[in-house]
Amino acid sequence: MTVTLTAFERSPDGGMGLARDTRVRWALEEAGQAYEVRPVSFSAMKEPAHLAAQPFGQIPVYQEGDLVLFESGAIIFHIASHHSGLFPDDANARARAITWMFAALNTVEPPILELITVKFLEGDKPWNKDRLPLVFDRIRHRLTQLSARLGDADWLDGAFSAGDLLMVSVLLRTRPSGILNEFPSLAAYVARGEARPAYKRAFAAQLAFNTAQPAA
Ligand SMILES: N[C@@H](CCC(=O)N[C@@H](CSCc1ccc([N+](=O)[O-])cc1)C(=O)NCC(=O)O)C(=O)O
Repeated sequence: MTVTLTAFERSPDGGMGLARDTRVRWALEEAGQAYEVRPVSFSAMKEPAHLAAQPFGQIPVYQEGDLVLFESGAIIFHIASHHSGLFPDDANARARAITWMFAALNTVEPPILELITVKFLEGDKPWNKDRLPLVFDRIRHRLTQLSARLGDADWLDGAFSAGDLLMVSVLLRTRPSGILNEFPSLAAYVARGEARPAYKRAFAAQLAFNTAQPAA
């Protein structure tokens, strides 16, 4: 059955892969699943037709027959649950891979999103310059803990899993800030993710999609 992924008609990052459709594309590529992409404009994202699929007016949306899902983490969990390549066969290892999915989204990503907020939504606030170092320190704290846990392993828990896919995707959001350079083992971990053929296909597809869109 055809999978359709709804993504930005034109990602604000110009196709640098930071929008959350990239992580879903990556999961579909790791699972060997073909998909189509439906572009949505910023205005259409706030219209009833889109809100019926994504109540928060965002992307991505995943559609497969009469199944409509939102939340990139839930979409990736669905893909991983129905296809091989993203979850280990062993039940306990699979549960640990799911734990790392939640850790990526619930523990590591929130301080990183705070940095996005500080930089892009609070830049004009008088207290912004006082808040920025606090946000950086909270990110450093989590990255220090993550780096200690990863050690010299290739992936977080044995073979590559959906937990690594989400963790690498979350860490990629820090790249513009440069903070990842303070954590060489995490930078190498992210580079291993980017070196995966499935990631390369996903990145190339979203870049081609974004550059093919007609100019605004
Ligand atoms: N929890 C949801 C969050 C979805 C979400 O944040 N979607 C963003 C795009 S991915 C976040 C994002 C946006 C832009 C860049 N960029 O660099 O240009 C990177 C990431 C969105 O639709 N934003 C539009 C809106 O809220 O009106 C999920 O994981 O699916």
